[in-house]
Amino acid sequence: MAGLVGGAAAAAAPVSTAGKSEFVTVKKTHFARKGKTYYIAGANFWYGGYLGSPSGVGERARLRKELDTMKAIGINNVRVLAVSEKTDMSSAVRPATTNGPGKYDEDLLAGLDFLVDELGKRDMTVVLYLNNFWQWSGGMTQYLNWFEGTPALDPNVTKDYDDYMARTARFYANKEAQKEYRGTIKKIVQRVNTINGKPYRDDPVIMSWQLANEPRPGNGKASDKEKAIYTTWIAETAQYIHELDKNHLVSSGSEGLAGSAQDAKLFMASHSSKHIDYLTYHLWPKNWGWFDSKKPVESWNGAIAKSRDYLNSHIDMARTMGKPIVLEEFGLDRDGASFDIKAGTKIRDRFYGEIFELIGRRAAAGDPIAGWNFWAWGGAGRAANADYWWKQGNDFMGDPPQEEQGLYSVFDADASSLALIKDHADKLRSLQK
Ligand SMILES: O=C1NC[C@H](CO)[C@@H](O)[C@@H]1O
Repeated sequence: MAGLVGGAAAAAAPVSTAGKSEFVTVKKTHFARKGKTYYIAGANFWYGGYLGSPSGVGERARLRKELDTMKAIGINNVRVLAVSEKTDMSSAVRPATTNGPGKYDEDLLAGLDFLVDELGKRDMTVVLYLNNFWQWSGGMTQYLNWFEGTPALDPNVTKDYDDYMARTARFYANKEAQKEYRGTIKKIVQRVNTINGKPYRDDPVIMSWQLANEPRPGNGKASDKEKAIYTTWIAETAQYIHELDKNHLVSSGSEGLAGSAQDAKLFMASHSSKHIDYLTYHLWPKNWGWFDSKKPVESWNGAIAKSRDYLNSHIDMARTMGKPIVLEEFGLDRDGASFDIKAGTKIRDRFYGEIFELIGRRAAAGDPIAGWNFWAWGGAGRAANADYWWKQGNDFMGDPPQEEQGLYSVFDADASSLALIKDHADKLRSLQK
């Protein structure tokens, strides 16, 4: 509008010209986009917004190159951390998009704007998660530090994950924490992109808002009360997001059974809300003790059998629930349990191949599996320290700061892995009719 001054011009952002078909939607048990079935051949790229920042941590040239490399191997979607909370925990990323309740780092949030805009130029989509059950971005434990006054818990320090999960799950019923969380959700969902002037809620580049990364009801012994609180939290938060934004899908970010105290009834009940548009699950054979990367031969058969069962049982639950499901995280470490980029990826490639083949076969059969995102894109990032731990100022890569840098990252130099990803991304794309 001619004559508008400064902020007013930004406020009068162009209304999106995107038609509904540009958005990723759910048609029965599949995704649809631009008039075709849409399958996700994706990467986890938690730090994508950080690279897009115009200031300190931003590396916009690297971001463009990473997106070009991903695009070239057929990756069509990235799963990205949208917000982080400033914390004194050593295992968390610095800086954070939120420096305290209601205090946001506009430079870092402008990084998300840049990422979304660059993805749009490449016809790629993004899943944005709005919190984290784990400590590496501050997350729910940091909210409890703000509003319960309890210390933000770092399981890398306490070495007690059961205690961590039980305490962190108190986030769901903490009214002040929920009020602040919803304030942040509103801030992001109603954001106007400072790069292209598009309101996020009118931008089809965004595929889905995700409640959190790996929200769990508590630990493996979660009580019925904790499970009920968790189920209500998912339903009410998903509904809140849909009230803010009628265009985009909403998902939970759940790992599936592993994130539901191994309780299938809980997984299905907590995702039955009409406001949860599709299901998610994650597969971690090493983290879950199925695979011993120091004894790969001895542990492979058991690990792959459990993995196949996990993959298939969740697709079957999705069919029962009549919703698409995405395997939005999976990973395995490098040969010899090495973090060194010079170590081989033979075993990881074999694992990826098994997953791609099973998902490709069931997708081709019309089952409700809508694709995958591997964990995680390391690209040009390189570990900076002899102990492989991240320090502020080091490259970002697929492994967040709570893990050794190189643990699960797929680097731009991992040629066999990239070739495998490309081959199976092409196969999924061939199903899009
Ligand atoms: O969401 C996650 N799932 C597993 C990853 C690798 O351990 C971890 O880094 C991340 O918190």
